[in-house]
Amino acid sequence: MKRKIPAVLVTGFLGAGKTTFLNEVIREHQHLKMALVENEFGQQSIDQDLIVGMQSENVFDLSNGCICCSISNEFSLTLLELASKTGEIDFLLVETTGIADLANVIKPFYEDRELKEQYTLAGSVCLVDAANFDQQMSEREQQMQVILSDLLIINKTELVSDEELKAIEKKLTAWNGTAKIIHSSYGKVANFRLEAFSESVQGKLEKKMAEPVMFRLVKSKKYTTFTHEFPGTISISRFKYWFDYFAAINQREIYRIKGILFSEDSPNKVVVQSVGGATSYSEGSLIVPGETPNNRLVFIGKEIDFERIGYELDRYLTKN
Ligand SMILES: Nc1nc2c(ncn2[C@@H]2O[C@H](COP(=O)(O)OP(=O)(O)OP(=O)(O)O)[C@@H](O)[C@H]2O)c(=O)[nH]1
Repeated sequence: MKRKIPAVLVTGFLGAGKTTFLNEVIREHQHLKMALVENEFGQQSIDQDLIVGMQSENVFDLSNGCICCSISNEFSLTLLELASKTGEIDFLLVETTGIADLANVIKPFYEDRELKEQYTLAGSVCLVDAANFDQQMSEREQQMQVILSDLLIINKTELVSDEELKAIEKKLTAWNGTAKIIHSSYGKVANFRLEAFSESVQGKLEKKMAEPVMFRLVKSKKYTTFTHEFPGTISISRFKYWFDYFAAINQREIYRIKGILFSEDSPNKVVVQSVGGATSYSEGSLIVPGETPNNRLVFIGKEIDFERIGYELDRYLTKN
């Protein structure tokens, strides 16, 4: 069977250091055959000229629209064409615009049948500008990029004090409690390995999900985070029957769902994710003998009807 090409989405605040980070990644991964899709909406793309150390035929500049909306078809077609050149790439990097709706960039990887056959979404990275944090975090696009990403890189750390850095990290954790958070200056991240990206962010997610829930319901002015737990092993097909439909019809209110499930039929936990109503299931770590099965789902959204979630889950998962 053909190996799927792992894809990493690189997003982040305007000027936060996405291109600088990508250059570092490319320099540190010369042993991999990589392709890069650049999306510079509404401007003459200059980022392509700023990318160094990569063969130009593997850099794709989609600058006549936004890959999250107006040229999403062109984006998918470019990826499919790339994948058809068997053996030419080991890894795909996608740099989105600072104002991209990340949900719409993630969704094709979960939903598009052809894309799913060729690619596996390893995860999303969000570059956060430490020097302009509060100002940029007031923008909805940035908030969503933080909520939807798996790895948050606080860049430009040399421009802020340790106290400011701690405060930024605390605020980011409040926005996205399951993402991995690391620091960098000029995009340099120690020991960042693309090959281990998926395992590393998934490991972090599982670890965070296993921690005791301090607050089941956290409400801020704009968003609500709600954690639902239920014990025992479950039928994943039965769960999917409920969850895929639930996520799709509630996509306006619920932006992100992440969960760890204990399946009746698998020795591994199941990691479930939903973004903008599209869902994905992947294999998690092995269930340790003696581990108590405790399924957990974290919902992030606007107006979450948490009583209904508990009620529906009970109803769908009850076998009798
Ligand atoms: N002081 C400081 N400047 C940085 C750092 N990282 C990047 N820069 C500078 O910030 C500017 C923007 O960096 P880019 O890498 O182009 O940022 P970007 O996110 O790709 O920018 P857009 O694509 O325009 O949104 C450049 O002048 C970089 O040299 C950092 O860690 N510290």
